[in-house]
Amino acid sequence: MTKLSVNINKIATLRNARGGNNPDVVKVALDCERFGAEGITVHPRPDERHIRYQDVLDLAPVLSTEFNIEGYPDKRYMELVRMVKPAQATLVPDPPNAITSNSGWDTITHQEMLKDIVAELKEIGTRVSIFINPEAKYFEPAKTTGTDRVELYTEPYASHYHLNREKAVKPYVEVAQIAKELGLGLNAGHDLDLHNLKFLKQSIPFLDEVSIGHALICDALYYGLENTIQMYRRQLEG
Ligand SMILES: CC(=O)[C@@H](O)[C@H](O)COP(=O)(O)O
Ligand SMILES: NCC(=O)COP(=O)(O)O
Repeated sequence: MTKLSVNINKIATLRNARGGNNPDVVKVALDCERFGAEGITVHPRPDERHIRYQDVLDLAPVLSTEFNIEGYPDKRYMELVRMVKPAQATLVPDPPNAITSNSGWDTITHQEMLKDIVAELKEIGTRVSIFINPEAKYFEPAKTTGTDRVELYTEPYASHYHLNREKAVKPYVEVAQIAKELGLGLNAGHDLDLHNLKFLKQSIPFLDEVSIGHALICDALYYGLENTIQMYRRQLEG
């Protein structure tokens, strides 16, 4: 079974546009759970342009599904994760001013640093996932960091899907097999949507989790949040 974790960054973007508390990020997260989300993902960024560090503290005690906190493991991120002890921490190599995530880790160059961070996170009982590009050379070094899972960066799959979906998914199928053989759990995310999700799931049936935000929240404008979450869940069936 592949779990759907709903990324609520864009709800916070909308809330922040007016400075008040509409929409209420905590209420939306709880509604996502009620509507079928199997996890809630947030990616607080240093400028707090969407999810704020305080949102993470507010969400943690009330969520009943898996809480996944993404981010670059700087001092503030590590302090937050230590405080919250989420189900999962997803380490992403974004520089502070990144518009959005645009690459996975170079697990060869950053192996020692990641090893230390992973050990620290596992000590507090948090499952760790490392955001990674679909390139075989990064998987064995990822395994040696001690991470539980990797998250495949799916933007290249999503952007090539409409041109040739078999070609777009091929590198992902290959590295998914490597991850499986190494005993790494497998997540995927970035730019997944109602067009490309089903084929990814069919091609890699043993995916543990997908985290989806931007497209899902956009779809919710047309279909409603409850309906949209159910539509995404259906893409992951079978
Ligand atoms: C790691 C990843 O691919 C997603 O976190 C993406 O981080 C969403 O972040 P933004 O909502 O800031 O674009
Ligand atoms: N880890 C990916 C994520 O949380 C959401 O990415 P996107 O669907 O907003 O591109």
